[in-house]
Parts: sequence; structure tokens; C-alpha cells
Amino acid sequence: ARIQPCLSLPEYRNVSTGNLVVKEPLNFWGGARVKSKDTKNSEPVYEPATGRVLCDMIPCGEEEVDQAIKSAHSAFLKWSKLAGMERARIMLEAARIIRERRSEIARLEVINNGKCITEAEVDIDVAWQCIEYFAGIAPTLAGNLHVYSFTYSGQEPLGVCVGIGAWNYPFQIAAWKSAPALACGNAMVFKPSPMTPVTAVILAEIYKEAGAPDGLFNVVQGAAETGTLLCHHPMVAKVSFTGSVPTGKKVMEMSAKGVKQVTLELGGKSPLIIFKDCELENAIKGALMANFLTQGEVCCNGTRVFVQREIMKPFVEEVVKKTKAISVGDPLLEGTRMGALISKPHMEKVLGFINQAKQQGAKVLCGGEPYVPSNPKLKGGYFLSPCVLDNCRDDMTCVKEEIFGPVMSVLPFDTEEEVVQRANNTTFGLASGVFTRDIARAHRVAENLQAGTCFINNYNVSPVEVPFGGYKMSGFGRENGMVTIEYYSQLKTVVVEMGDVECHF
Ligand SMILES: NC(=O)c1ccc[n+]([C@@H]2O[C@H](COP(=O)([O-])OP(=O)(O)OC[C@H]3O[C@@H](n4cnc5c(N)ncnc54)[C@H](O)[C@@H]3O)[C@@H](O)[C@H]2O)c1
Ligand SMILES: C[N+](C)(C)CCCC=O
Repeated sequence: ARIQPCLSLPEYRNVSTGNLVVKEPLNFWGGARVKSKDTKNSEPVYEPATGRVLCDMIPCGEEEVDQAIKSAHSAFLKWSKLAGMERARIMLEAARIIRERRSEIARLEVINNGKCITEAEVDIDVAWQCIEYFAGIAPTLAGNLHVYSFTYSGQEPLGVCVGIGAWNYPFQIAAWKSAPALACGNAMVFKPSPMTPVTAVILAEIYKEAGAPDGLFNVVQGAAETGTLLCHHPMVAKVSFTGSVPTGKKVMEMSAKGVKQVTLELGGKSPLIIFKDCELENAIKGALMANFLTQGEVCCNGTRVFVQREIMKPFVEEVVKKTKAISVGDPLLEGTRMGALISKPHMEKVLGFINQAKQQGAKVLCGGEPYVPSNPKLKGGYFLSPCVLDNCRDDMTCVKEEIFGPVMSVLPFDTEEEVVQRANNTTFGLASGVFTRDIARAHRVAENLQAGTCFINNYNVSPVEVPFGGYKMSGFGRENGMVTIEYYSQLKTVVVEMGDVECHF
């Protein structure tokens, strides 16, 4: 059942929309691709831009999950004993290979996810940067020595960590989870979303090629059932989850049963506040960046756009003009700025939110309809014209719930105090943004917004050096930045007696 890859990465350079069928096994453990055992539960995976079947996702069952975890455990025993420098060398080599193969990996990501190529290339860059960043940290992991009491403490890895990913940034999520885990000396079993099974296994091959021991980074395919098996497995020390709030709650509950550590990167409904003293052109660009990257399927998007009443008219006119100009279509073409949504059911869900918004009194200023590109091969794709909604109120469903599609809701406001209160009136707390020329106001608003990130005079800029994660129901724990080391390690304290034991008895 253990198989080496059939299609080498350079061959993916020639794939185009509508011509790839992935036949290779998509699981990886013990240092090789592994064919799934039980094909009866296989599910078709669709290419979003065409609606064609790209491959079959065959979920891993109990025995396979157990094999992957045991493979990770045996790699952990070796990897955790390496010096930080040795781990770093292998991780840096993995980052280099990703950089070299950026174009092929990005093309595969586009075909599986539907996002446009220019964005996918950035995602791949962020992935290798993240691995490079944590490789740099690995040799610096040192403890504290308390000389006079002669005690010392230092970080130790947790063991086998599980990563569970969402479908919107498949390769990048696998890197964001594996890089800090491996830097700390852990091994990982990663389960991608069943809708985007194709690229995580390439990351596994790259770690192996870079010199990682067999079993260090493993991939098991599957949906809820496979995820449940991972969360319950007694040899798993930690679960790092990216996905929706309802699934995040289940993951936390299951992990609690085994007292496993958890990181939850969940959904959002983030506010973007635009004051009348902003530089309007930048604020408009910021609103587009906050809403339409990856077809709006971005957890931290600023989908509640609060605009100070005095500038509402020019803001809306320009934002609508620029939204209408977004080129939707073949995601592998350089000129395309918006590709296809992940699936037909998801597109219908987004359309349902738009219809409901209309029924509740919102006005569609542009878009919000299925889009059929002229190219015949894209006729079955899940394209939607980006949508701006006006006449929105805070109590509407489109303003309260995460849509996860290209839908911007615009809301007027009058005062800073009022808008901060309204912005915080949500159970989510992933991100937020503010546009103003008043530096004191910018920092005051950032301080008062209940969110893990606040972007001032920009949006969706997340370098790997800075922590990313949520407040409230958007989750806890962080990815990226130094702090992430805390979430993939545990502290050992050693107390050394330099004299005789003073006995109380
Ligand atoms: N905060 C972040 O960093 C971040 C990043 C990307 C996406 N997201 C969020 O992810 C959501 C969209 O992704 P999605 O639709 O893939 O989310 P989802 O919750 O449906 O699925 C996420 C992952 O969980 C798995 N899963 C499902 N049921 C499970 C179970 N019972 N036990 C274990 N695993 C299970 C899925 O197979 C998938 O791999 C949005 O809410 C978005 O905001 C958050
Ligand atoms: C790279 N971004 C844009 C910050 C997105 C992070 C992952 C959220 O879905």
C-alpha cells in the first residue's frame, strides 16, 4: 500500500484549469505516500473553477490514523533529541525547496481551491517564510538558570501534535501549524479539509526531501470522522485546529477528555471602521483588501464596514466602481483578481445570505449573483460577482453572521464611541481595522476593539513575525510570532540540591 509519488512537481508547471486529474495517494506517513485502504467511503473532490472531479478523497479509518500517529511518535523520539541547530538546518532546507517549487505548488493550490494564482503564490511565500522564521527560532530555544537556588527550567516539546485545517489556505495552514511544532521538537499528523486534500502531502514530501526523519510530518485524509479519531487518540498531546466555531467547540470538547492542549483558530465577523478624516483612496483599497481576497473566504475579513456618515456617499460610489471592475474568471490567468468559491453548496449558502439580506432591507449596490465566464470550460465553475450591500443594520443576519464569501456590508456611523460599541457587539473577535489620519484616535480605537488583531490604515497584512489569533469565540492560542512556541512546548523545571536534605520529619 506504500507508494512513491507518480507525478513529480515540475510536471505540475504545465497543468491548466480543467486538465488535471490527481490519481496519486494523498496520505503520507512513515516517509511515503500511502494508499487509503477502504475506498467505499471515497468522496469526489471538485475543481472549483470548472466543477469537474479533480480527485477522490478517501478518508482514513481507525487503523490508518493509528499508523500515522505511531509513525509520528517514532519520529518524535529521534527529532526531539536533535539540537535546535540540526532541526533548523532541515527546516531551512524545506523552506528553500518550497521557494524553488513555488510556482508548481501555487498552481496546484489554485486548481484545488479556486483562488487566483497571484494570491496563491503569496500564500506559498508566506508558508516558506513561516518555516524559515521558526527554523530561526529553533536554535534559540533556551531555558533559565537560577544560579543561587540552582534550579533551571527550559522548554520541552509536547510530543505528537495534530493539525486540522480549513480549505481556504490549505498549504499555508499546514505550514503555520507544522513550522512551530517541528521547531519545538514535536512531530505532527495533519488532516487537511476534505475539500482541499491535494497540497498538504506535497509539504510532507518536501520535509522528507529536506532530511526530516520518516514520520515527522504526516498527512491523513478525511472529514469529521477522521478528525474525531485524531482528537481522541491517546498518543496525541495537542490539537491545533483551524475552522468554524461549531467544529472548534467539538474539537475542544474531545480534547478536554484527554486533557490535550488546544489551539483554536476560528471564524470571524470583523469590523472595519473608516473615519471621515481618513485618506479616502487608501480606505477604499483597504475595504477591498478586507473583503475580497480569496473570494471573501478569509477568516479575518473586515466584512462589517462602518463608514462615518459624512463620507458615506463618496466612499460607496468609489467602492462600488472598484468592486465592479474586479476581474472574475479563470484563476490560473495572471490578470484574474477573483476566482471561484470552494463548492456549489457553499456558493448557494452565500447566495442565500444575500437573498436574506435583501428580504431584511439591504440594498445590493453591485454583484451578488452567479457569474458565468465566457470560456466554455468554466461554465460549471462556482463563480460569484463580488457584492456590496448598503442600507445595512446591525441586527441583520448578513451583518451578524460569518458569510465567508465576497459580500461587504456597509453601515453608517456618527461618533467614535458609538462605532466602537457597535463594532464590539459580536461574539467573534478575530480582527478589526481602522482608517484615520488622527494617530491618537487610531491607537485609542485599536486599544478598545475586542479583537486579536487591529490593522491601522491597512487590512489583512499579516507578516509571520507577528501573532495571529482570536478573542472571544474566534478562538485562543496564537499562530506565528515568538509566542507560538509557548503553544507547542511545555516547561520543565529542574531543582538541584547542593547541600543536605533538610527534613521536616
Ligand atoms: N482563525 C483562523 O485562522 C482561520 C483560518 C481559516 C479559516 N477559518 C475558519 O474556518 C471556517 C471555514 O473552514 P471549514 O468550512 O473548513 O471549517 P470546518 O469547521 O467545517 O472544518 C474545518 C476542519 O475540521 C474538520 N472537522 C469537521 N468536523 C470535525 C470533527 N467533529 N472533529 C474534528 N475535525 C473535524 C474538517 O474536516 C476540516 O478539516 C470559517 O469559519 C473560517 O473563518 C479560521
Ligand atoms: C493570510 N491572511 C490573509 C492573514 C489570512 C489568514 C488565514 C485566515 O483565513
